[in-house]
Amino acid sequence: MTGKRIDGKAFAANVRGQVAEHVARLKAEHGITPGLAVVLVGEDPASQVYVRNKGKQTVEVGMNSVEHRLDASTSEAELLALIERLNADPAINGILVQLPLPGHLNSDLVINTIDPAKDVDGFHISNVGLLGTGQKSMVPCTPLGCLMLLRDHFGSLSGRSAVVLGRSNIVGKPMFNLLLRDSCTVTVAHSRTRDIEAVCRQADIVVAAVGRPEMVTGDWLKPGAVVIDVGINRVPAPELGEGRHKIVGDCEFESCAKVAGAITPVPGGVGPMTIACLLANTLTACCRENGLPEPEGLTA
Ligand SMILES: Nc1nc(=O)c2c([nH]1)NC[C@@H]1CN(c3ccc(C(=O)N[C@@H](CCC(=O)O)C(=O)O)cc3)C=[N+]21
Repeated sequence: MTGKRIDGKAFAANVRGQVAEHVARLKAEHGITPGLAVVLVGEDPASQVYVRNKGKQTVEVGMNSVEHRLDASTSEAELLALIERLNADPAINGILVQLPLPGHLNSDLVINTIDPAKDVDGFHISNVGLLGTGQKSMVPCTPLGCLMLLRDHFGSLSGRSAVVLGRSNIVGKPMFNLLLRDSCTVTVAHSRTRDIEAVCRQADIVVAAVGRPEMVTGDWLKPGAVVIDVGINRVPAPELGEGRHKIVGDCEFESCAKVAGAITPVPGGVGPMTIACLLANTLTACCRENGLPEPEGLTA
């Protein structure tokens, strides 16, 4: 069973190590230090934890980290003005606006104001279009992390059948495009899919990104299927004590691990890969900006 566990935490540490080596070389040979700006609007406690982790890991790989924490009542005009300033700042290679934004802000407008070359989340409409047409773009961090884990596991993904559970702009749709580009036969299933279990059971690769705690159980899987669990769900855990919570994925780990060929745990699977890929994307953006070769193995 242990051999089936895909160790995203260790894989992410390795990716960060590679990023750090490239950053050191950029510094030594070109006097360049990549810079990442993270913008957080409001006080969502979970978002604050993520932003703190991102900042810490950015500094650990030798890049500059800039955090902008804005009040929840910040106006759209103020936020757009900040983004324009970051777009124009040559020390900043990557801009991430933490989502979700407070309701009075138009996230599409905000995201599309980011310079596409600095859009390390890959959410700008121009990057979405480039990815969808197979052109060079910034690729969303979570799907990129999933792709790296799958390529590492399989070598070539060509000809394999993949089911993506979930059709979000952040994971499902870009994941579909990446798997298709690697020549998988891809099905996107979602809340309205009929007999979703049977659809899932066809797949050599299952990427679960629906946000429903432990929805996928072992009987949904073809024996030997490789499962990438993108879900991060906080659920009550009375077994840990009154009022306690724990984090679970979209897959029920125990039953899935019995049937799967390999599976990512939650936590310690896709989550750490997301941050590692954010750093990889910032490095890639910096290399492109400076006309230098892109870091091999760290892009899609
Ligand atoms: N513009 C934008 N880009 C994002 O990439 C983005 C965002 N907004 N908003 C919030 C989500 C969430 N997110 C996570 C990143 C890492 C972990 C992570 O490292 N999780 C660990 C720890 C989980 C825990 O214990 O809390 C794990 O899965 O092992 C989780 C969640 C990025 N997000």
